Amino acid sequence: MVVAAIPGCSGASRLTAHPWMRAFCCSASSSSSPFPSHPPQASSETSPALPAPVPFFPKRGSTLELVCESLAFKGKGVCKVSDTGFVVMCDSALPGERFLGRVSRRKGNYAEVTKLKTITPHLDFVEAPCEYTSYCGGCKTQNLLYEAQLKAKEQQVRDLIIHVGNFSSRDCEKECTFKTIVPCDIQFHYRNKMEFSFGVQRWVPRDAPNGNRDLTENDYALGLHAPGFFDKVLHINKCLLQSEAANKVLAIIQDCWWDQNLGLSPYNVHTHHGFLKHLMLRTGRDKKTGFAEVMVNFVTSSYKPEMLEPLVEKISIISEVVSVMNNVNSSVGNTSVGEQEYTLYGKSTISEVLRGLTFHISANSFFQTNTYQAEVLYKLIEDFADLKGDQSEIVLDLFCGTGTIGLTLARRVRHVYGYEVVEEAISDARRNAIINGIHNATFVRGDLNKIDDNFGKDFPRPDIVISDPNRPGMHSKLIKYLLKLRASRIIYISCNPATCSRDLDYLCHGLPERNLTGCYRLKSVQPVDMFPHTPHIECICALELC
Ligand SMILES: C[S@@+](CC[C@H](N)C(=O)[O-])C[C@H]1O[C@@H](n2cnc3c(N)ncnc32)[C@H](O)[C@@H]1O
Repeated sequence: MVVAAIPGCSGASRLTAHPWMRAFCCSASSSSSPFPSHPPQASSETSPALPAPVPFFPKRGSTLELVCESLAFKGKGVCKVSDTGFVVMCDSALPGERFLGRVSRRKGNYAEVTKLKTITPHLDFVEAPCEYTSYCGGCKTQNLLYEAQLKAKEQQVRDLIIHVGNFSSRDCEKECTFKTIVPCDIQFHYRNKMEFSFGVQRWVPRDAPNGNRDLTENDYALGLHAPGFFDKVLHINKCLLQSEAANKVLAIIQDCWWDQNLGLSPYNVHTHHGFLKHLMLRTGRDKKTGFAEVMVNFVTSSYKPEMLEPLVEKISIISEVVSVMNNVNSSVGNTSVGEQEYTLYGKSTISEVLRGLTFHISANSFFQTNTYQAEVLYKLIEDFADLKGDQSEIVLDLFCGTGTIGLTLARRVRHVYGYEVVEEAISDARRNAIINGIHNATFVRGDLNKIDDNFGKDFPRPDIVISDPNRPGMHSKLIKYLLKLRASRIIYISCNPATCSRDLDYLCHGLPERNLTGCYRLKSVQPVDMFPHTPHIECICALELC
């Protein structure tokens, strides 16, 4: 469960204080556990008047008629078996939908079902414009009206803050604490980075229109991984989440890469033979012209630039393509970060403009994937930081990536200190500071999961801490450091409201069994939709020293 993700800190006892969550906590040991939006069954602790739940567990393989009640964290539909209240979770079931589902897996005190057939569609049904939406795991909620998607996400954050963060629902009802989710005005073509994989055989879902066709040897695939499978690739010709320019590049590559005359072979994840592993497309913007700039990054198992030449020739004709990179990853792992990186055409970075600053982005550095909404997010972060603006304050930017947040604040503060584990991101951050004429920012490479008592001795005491960890959230060592530091404000930005809620709990309420005393008050929680049609939720939380 969520708590297991924080090494050295056990909050399980606190989680299980919520009886309805016990079912989910006791068996689940990874952060992939679902998190229902509503208590699955009544308990004597919360509702003494209700009868005890009927012991029930559906058999694996049995078919149930179900109605989806809500969307859980990570986008799974939560349903209850009638008469028993037993909870089942179903991928791609949406609130209000009545459907037949087959029990596929038992997971602790709940079960997972696979949807067989919709009997009546869900509330707020809309036609999905993408032809792959039923099979590709990326956009799980394209069929749901955007306003309903927002409502579900807002509810999930609220539930996590209450049940994992242990904040009272009264706190969350106060407008000043829990703010309405900020929608994303652009709901398609918003992603500036997509990573596709090459595969030796196309994955064709059984219920797809051509699902029963015979596969031939030449059924090479380039597309997205089938949900839950590292070795199955859904062949796609375009993705409605990426830019039009990136779709142009994808179409050209799809047209020819499989041609036997080129001699290119997809990498086989089982035999570890083959050349082409991934295709990463990144879209930025030229500051002067405002035109799109596309970086094409081929991830291959070895360095053979002559093999890629015909593809490079074809794509470099597209005016938006300004960079073609080759990351060579000879390991058996599936990652797109290479041990070596080569520039095959044009420059090695693309640029993007955010809050009036120019950022150079290399193939492997982190950059917010929705530039349009990052503009909104960063403006909100600045508002929440509530800077004096007189250049007197010190900002500590934890998990700074390429330095974007710190640099957008730098002009109004005395100094920004950024910490980040990826060396390339730190180089990018330093270069970004120079490009933008910012001289009061220092970026340091360091693993924030491994800090010791010396952390904090190299920079003055910060007034404001910005923390933007990736999905696992903050390590207990970092939380301990923050509780000792007692900066007046912490702005916690998170792409995982579950781990974020856990960390907020520690920062505000402490953890007595570990001798941690909380010293912050949760001032506001602001969910922001950065990724329409997907289950991902971003949150900005403002904490104030008590
Ligand atoms: C969600 S990103 C935030 C990046 C940046 N704040 C931004 O808005 O672009 C999280 C960053 O944390 C970095 N990171 C992950 N684990 C880390 C660790 N243990 N120590 C330091 N940085 C880490 C990642 O490399 C990534 O750049």
